[in-house]
Amino acid sequence: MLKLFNGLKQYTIPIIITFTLLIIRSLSDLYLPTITADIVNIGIVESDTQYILKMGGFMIAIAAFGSLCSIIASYLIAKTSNGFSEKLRDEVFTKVASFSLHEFDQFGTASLITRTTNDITQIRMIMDFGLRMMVMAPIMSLGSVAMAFSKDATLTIIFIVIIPILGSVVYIIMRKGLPFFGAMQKKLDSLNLVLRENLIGIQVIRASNRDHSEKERFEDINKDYSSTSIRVNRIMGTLMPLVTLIMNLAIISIVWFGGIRINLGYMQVGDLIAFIQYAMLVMTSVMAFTRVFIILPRASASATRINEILNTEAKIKDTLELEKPDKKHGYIEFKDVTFSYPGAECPALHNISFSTGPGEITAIIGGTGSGKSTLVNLILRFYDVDSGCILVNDIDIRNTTQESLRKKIGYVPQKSSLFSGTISENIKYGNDNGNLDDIIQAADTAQASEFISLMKEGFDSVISQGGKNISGGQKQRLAIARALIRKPEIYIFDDCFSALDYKTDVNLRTALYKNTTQSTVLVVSQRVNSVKEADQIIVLESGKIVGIGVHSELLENNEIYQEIVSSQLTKEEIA
Ligand SMILES: Nc1ncnc2c1ncn2[C@@H]1O[C@H](COP(=O)(O)OP(=O)(O)OP(=O)(O)O)[C@@H](O)[C@H]1O
Repeated sequence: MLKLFNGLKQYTIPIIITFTLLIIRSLSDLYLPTITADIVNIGIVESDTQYILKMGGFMIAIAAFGSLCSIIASYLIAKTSNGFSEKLRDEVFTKVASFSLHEFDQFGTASLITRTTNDITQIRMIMDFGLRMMVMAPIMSLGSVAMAFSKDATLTIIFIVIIPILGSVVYIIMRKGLPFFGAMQKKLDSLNLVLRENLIGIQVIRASNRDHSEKERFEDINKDYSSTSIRVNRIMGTLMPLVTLIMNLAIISIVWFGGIRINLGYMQVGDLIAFIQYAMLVMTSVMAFTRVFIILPRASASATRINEILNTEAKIKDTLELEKPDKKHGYIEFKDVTFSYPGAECPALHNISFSTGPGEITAIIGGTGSGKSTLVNLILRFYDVDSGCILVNDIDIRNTTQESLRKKIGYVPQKSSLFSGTISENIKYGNDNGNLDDIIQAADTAQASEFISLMKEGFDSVISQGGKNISGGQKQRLAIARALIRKPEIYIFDDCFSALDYKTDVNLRTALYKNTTQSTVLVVSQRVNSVKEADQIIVLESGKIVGIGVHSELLENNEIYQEIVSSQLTKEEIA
């Protein structure tokens, strides 16, 4: 946790001012019981009203000044803790944004969300309370003992007995509770995961009548989380009553022995009142300190989880070498590429070799799970290859920056995602410099203009979160328009025509290929009709290339392609 707080350096001045204010506040609180003692010993015992009024006014002034310091300190603490957590959220977000898909797979989306939100809130909470207590609790407890000592040294023996007992109780309880806090945050991750899956997959859940079982799944995890939370609270809950009991016993002893000492003439009544007030201050400081110890383990578990993100280096990083300008444009070459997902038993792609260039359409076809998406994702360097290499324009993609590599590519993923905003904003997402003409042209080619014109606001129609207010096919067409507006060297269409009807599919591909004659096009598809006219068709099976050629060649000599074709086309279509 201390490592995390290194980032507090920029708040050194507000922290120093806060600490100074809190020291003043603590000293003023420590002084008040002594004034009370003087009022009783001198003012009341000697019936000196003038003295009582004078000291009473002094007391009010000191208390008011102490409170003012406390208010300013609270403001500075809130500013520091909120500023620090905002900075931390930014750092975590920036780090997560730099992650490759490896790290996303490693942490999981739900955990990344909890770490960026709830874990950082735990840190803010410990700062809000901890900064104050770090200064006040030691000064108040040690100062109170010292002041009590000045009032009656013999009676202070009670503190010497009580404080080690208190310390041991806190230590034992903390040791028992500590391990549960890390577990609680992990369970919160699982809770978020189920919640997220339920919200995203609500249609599937409803359609499959799984509401009941999903509810049970959520309840199980929720119960697990709350039972751990109850367990921790049960352990921690014993802390306060025990501390209060011990401190009340201490006060009874003070009153008991103090009374005896007054009778014997060793102590004045005012001093005993002050002594009791100091004992109360010790008690409240110790209780506040124990509250810090209650929040601390959870914050410490959260700090570990945040540090895990901050200390993780993205597996895919840009090389520091200066980039050489491309001599060629739109050339892609796979040289004996093998790739496995982390933890997978066998490679998703084996020894893949092929090349393509501008003006060429390369189609990738194969059964589900044969590695089609993996192959095209490797071109975008979402993952790095295990062996072999991928060259774009004759340069190994590991020797170029991810930004410049992706600038050359217009990519439409299998699952199109749109962002909340207007249709034109969503298309322009592909190219900020695109003007209205570019947007219209991209939409035309993507066969999106017709449905956009039917919308009330046209290109200014608002798309709701995740594109919920448009159909799957319309979403795919907007995603295609978003790639087209980039006018890149390379297009990658990952099975993104699947939600289109036959006519739109044909129209779209015709318009698309007309507009991309200068570019390199890679089309992933499961439909033979979508790949028939490609310049080369790569047939994938279990991550291996089992055939490369044009439709007619493969139809003649490739058994797997023949199987795919005969499962989809009629005899007339094949001929
Ligand atoms: N993030 C991942 N982590 C681990 N394994 C993965 C991951 N993504 C895909 N795989 C595995 O890699 C293999 C190839 O998957 P890929 O998505 O490339 O297939 P595909 O041919 O595109 O399938 P589909 O047509 O169904 O989209 C599959 O066995 C899949 O389970």
